[in-house]
Amino acid sequence: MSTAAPRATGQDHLWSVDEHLEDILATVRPLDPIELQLLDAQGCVLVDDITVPVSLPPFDNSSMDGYAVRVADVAGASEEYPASLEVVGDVAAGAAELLHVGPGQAARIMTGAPLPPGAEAVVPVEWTDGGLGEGPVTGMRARSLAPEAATGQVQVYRAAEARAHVRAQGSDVKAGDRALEAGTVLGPPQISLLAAIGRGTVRVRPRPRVVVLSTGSELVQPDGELAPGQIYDSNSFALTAAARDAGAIAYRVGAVADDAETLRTTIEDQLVRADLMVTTGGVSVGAYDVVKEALSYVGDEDEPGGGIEFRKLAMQPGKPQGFGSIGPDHTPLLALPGNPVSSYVSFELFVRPAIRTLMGLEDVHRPRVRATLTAGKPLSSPKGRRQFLRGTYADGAVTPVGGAGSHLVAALAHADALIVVPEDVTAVEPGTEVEVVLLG
Ligand SMILES: Nc1nc2c(c(=O)[nH]1)N[C@H]1C(S)=C(S)[C@@H](COP(=O)(O)OP(=O)(O)OC[C@H]3O[C@@H](n4cnc5c(N)ncnc54)[C@H](O)[C@@H]3O)O[C@H]1N2
Ligand code: MOO
Repeated sequence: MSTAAPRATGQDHLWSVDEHLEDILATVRPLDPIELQLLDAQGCVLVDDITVPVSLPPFDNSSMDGYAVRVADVAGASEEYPASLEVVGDVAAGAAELLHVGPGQAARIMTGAPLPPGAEAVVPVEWTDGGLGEGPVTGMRARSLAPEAATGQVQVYRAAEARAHVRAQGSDVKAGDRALEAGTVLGPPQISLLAAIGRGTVRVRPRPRVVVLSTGSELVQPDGELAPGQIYDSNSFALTAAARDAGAIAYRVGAVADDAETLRTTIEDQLVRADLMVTTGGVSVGAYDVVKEALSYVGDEDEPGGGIEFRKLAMQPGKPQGFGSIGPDHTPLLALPGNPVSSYVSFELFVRPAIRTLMGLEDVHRPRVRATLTAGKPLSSPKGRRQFLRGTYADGAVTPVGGAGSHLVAALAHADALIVVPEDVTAVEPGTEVEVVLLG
């Protein structure tokens, strides 16, 4: 085996950001659909069109607490000349056996209760004396306190048109209508509709399971003691949080030491619960950058189509990257650089779209806007690299936060946008319009 340092080869070709992203998106495929309980399907993409099995509302019902009446009985009613009706009983929401409302009669009815046969309209209780004989009331007395109010006489002070305060059967959706289309992302309102039409489970593309693994012998778990030369592992936390934010079920695997064999067995162990793996660190050109070394031997070496390719991108931060698939199931793996800002920016640009593609979402990218650069001095950017500077965006203007250094986590924590400086631009004057990625 040669012990000479690596020499420059054709592999030193710089990939553009777009080429790398295209390669990832061309490889990653939406996950197979599964049937999930409604709440487990939140945020997921519906696979089938959903047809309404039963109309909503399923029956004519009252939209107010009041009295179900016949229109002719209350015609011309006023406070001076009220209509006096006999109350035949209560119709509460959920009532199965309905009273019949005949001429000169009324049924006391609650919001959501079925309109009883014979009745044509509902008058709100505020238009009546509530059966108390003392003028208009503001509400009903509780049944437990005044059971007698379910019978006796009620004075109605206003007329009502046919169907007044009645929600018609099927006025929301009708049986046979399409409730939701395949491709819909299930948010709370969509879950509400599915529950309302009686669907307890739905077929969706599941949230991808993403395993995030950081590497580096210098890394210590937060809360631990730092020995000389050590730092806290922030990347695995940042990327796990970012994966969750993108819609994944994310598992964080704490820092693995710079040892190829340990790393390889850890990755192999994690494969069973991963639809996508993300590593950070160990992808540059140092003697302890073990990710490259380890990843060429993960899983079944004889499986065709596997393997991770390590590349240099025309990008800053985020120059060294790895991408490919590993193990018997060809699980996609993105190997991100270790510098904290590099790994986060790489996640936003490459991992987030991959997660969203696995979910079957149409819209996989962060929104981009044009904004006017507000800065005290011009921005400088390396020639031939697309730079992603951190900034804050508001009202069409973007302001840089911190410098270009890929170790500046404090500045990143105060940013909500990335300022994009194209490859052919080396200086950007304040007042110039720039492209901005909104981090949300
Ligand atoms: N001679 C060269 N050196 C470097 C090059 C190069 O082209 N030639 N590229 C630089 C660039 S750009 C980057 S980015 C980094 C990428 O390095 P690695 O991916 O190998 O990452 P490490 O060496 O493991 O770590 C880099 C840096 O980040 C810190 N780090 C790593 N992991 C974490 C973590 N989980 N939490 C917090 N901080 C972490 C680590 O301590 C290092 O300071 O390479 C440059 N070098
Ligand atoms: O590419 Mo490194 O990610 O510039 O710091």
